[in-house]
Amino acid sequence: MEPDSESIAVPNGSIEEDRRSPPPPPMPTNPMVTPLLADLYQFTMAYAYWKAGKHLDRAVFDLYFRKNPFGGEYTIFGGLEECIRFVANFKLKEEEISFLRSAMPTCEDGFFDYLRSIDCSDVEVYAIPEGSVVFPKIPLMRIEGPVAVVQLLETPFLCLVNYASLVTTNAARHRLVAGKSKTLLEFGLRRAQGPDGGISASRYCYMGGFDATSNVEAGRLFGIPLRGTHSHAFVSSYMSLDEIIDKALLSHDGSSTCEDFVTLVQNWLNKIQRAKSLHGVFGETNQSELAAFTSYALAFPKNFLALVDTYDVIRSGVPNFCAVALSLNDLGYKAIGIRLDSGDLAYLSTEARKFFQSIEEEFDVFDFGKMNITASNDLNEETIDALNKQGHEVDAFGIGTYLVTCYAQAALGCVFKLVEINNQPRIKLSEDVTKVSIPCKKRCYRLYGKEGYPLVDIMTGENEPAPKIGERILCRHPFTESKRAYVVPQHIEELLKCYWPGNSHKTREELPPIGKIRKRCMQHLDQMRPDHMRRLNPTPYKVSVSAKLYDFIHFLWLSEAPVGELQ
Ligand SMILES: Nc1ncnc2c1ncn2[C@@H]1O[C@H](COP(=O)(O)OP(=O)(O)OP(=O)(O)O)[C@@H](O)[C@H]1O
Ligand SMILES: O=P(O)(O)OC[C@H]1O[C@H](OP(=O)(O)OP(=O)(O)O)[C@H](O)[C@@H]1O
Ligand SMILES: O=C(O)c1cccnc1
Ligand SMILES: [Mg+2]
Repeated sequence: MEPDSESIAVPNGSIEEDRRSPPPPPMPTNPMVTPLLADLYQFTMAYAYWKAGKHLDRAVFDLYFRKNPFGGEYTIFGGLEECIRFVANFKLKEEEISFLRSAMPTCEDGFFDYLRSIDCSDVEVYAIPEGSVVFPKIPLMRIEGPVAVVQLLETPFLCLVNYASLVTTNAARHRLVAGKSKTLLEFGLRRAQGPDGGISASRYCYMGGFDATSNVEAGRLFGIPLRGTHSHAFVSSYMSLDEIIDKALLSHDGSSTCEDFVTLVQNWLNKIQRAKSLHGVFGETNQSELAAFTSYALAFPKNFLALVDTYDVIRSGVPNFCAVALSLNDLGYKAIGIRLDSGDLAYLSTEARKFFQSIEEEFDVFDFGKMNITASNDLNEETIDALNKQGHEVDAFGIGTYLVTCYAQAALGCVFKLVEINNQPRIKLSEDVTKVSIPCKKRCYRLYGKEGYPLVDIMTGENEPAPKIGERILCRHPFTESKRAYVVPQHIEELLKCYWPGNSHKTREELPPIGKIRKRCMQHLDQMRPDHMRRLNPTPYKVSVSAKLYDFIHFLWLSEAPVGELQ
């Protein structure tokens, strides 16, 4: 989407006044993200607040999750930019107000006049930078403003953050298991949960550490590198080499033309068949497959990559590929490699590598043994981990279904909870202690230890003094009395930064480009202590509160919880 500058709400002149402010955020990427992309109860609550004259009460909400996904001990925060685009452009249109009027027929007219008047110029949004490693209970975002307006942001924000963070985390987990040296390609669009699921998946998988996507629209929208191979249909659409009419191919340097590339390929296949080192590995290869590869090479001599598993990987696909790649080599081109999309990927990649190495030795073709091997077919963290354990020769993984649908866990479960109203801290109690909310407008810090690793995240009350480098601070588990530790931080990072100041004249953080967010994510993952990151039984990262906040939580808890009576 192009930025629609006319509909951007500029909070009373602050942008013009403050030269350092970054440009106004454009419209949300998906035009379906409007103030009506909300649950009805937000509008009914807004009405009830308005009817009670309470709608301008100053509220503070925290957006956070309770448990890391995929059995891990970390999460990557995604979706912030879209939330900021949403608040920056928040304004109900006349037709939206008419619809709400029809959906809420018992509400007074004055309420709809109020809805017509609202924007987010009275709202402030603080957030952890997008792409950061984050942990349960720590607010990813803190949203302050008139209670009726902030209440309207609940579902759109959750909708924008939940899947984004989940799929970014899923991508990061795939990156960690595959290792830095492998190329990761996101192939999920066809299996994604609808168009927004597909576009979001491509964007956030890139943020989480993938190298490229096959999704062309995501490439256009976000500048993500595009990559792709070809399908089985292309191979099986050919029946014989006779189908190739235009057989000429200009050499790479343009100095000569091979008039019959098909015969060159056939000659190479004969030579490979006769090669001593490959004797007995294969006999006759499938000629329709050879025709498909030859034809693809004629179309893309500089980018020749062949899907080799349509008929038989070792007896047909790989030798056919080599015949075409060697012919290209004669004309100064360098083939890219192969894709395997079925069978035992460890075994087949190892066999294919041996074949390429034999060709390199037999025909003295520099680096032929290093030919790229891409693997796909229902890959996920477990299969990549299994391949690593077995040993394999795959250079690139193409991953679709399991990645983009987040098959291992359907949702992250971020929530949006009121923590303060009119300067009064509020708490939400639950039988389940993990569901008790942490009251108060808070500050959050990440404390780093001597070895450079983050040791603990700590929440304090807004007005408490900040932790200091080299000064011992007591970090308490928010709910378990016995769990506490002293920490002497060597480095301290305040986590929540102002991304939307409304008209408060605070400095607004810039929304970084996607490449910068991706880099941040990679750096954060690198920084973590390895035992927090391992796949099996990872060590939980400590999330804590200050002693003062601990006491206050428990004071409020006791004062709000009714005392039971036994009879
Ligand atoms: N060496 C391996 N170790 C563990 N898992 C593997 C290995 N090689 C492949 N896999 C996985 O095993 C599964 C194989 O699936 P399946 O048997 O349904 O496919 P296939 O028969 O190989 O191919 P097709 O898609 O043609 O049916 C895939 O999820 C794949 O990622
Ligand atoms: O396996 P995924 O991780 O989802 O990756 C994407 C898959 O999509 C393509 O398959 P295609 O649509 O041709 O279907 P098929 O593999 O089921 O035959 C491709 O060949 C991959 O196998
Ligand atoms: O380019 C590919 O190989 C590709 C793209 C999408 C899905 N499967 C494979
Ligand atoms: Mg498949």
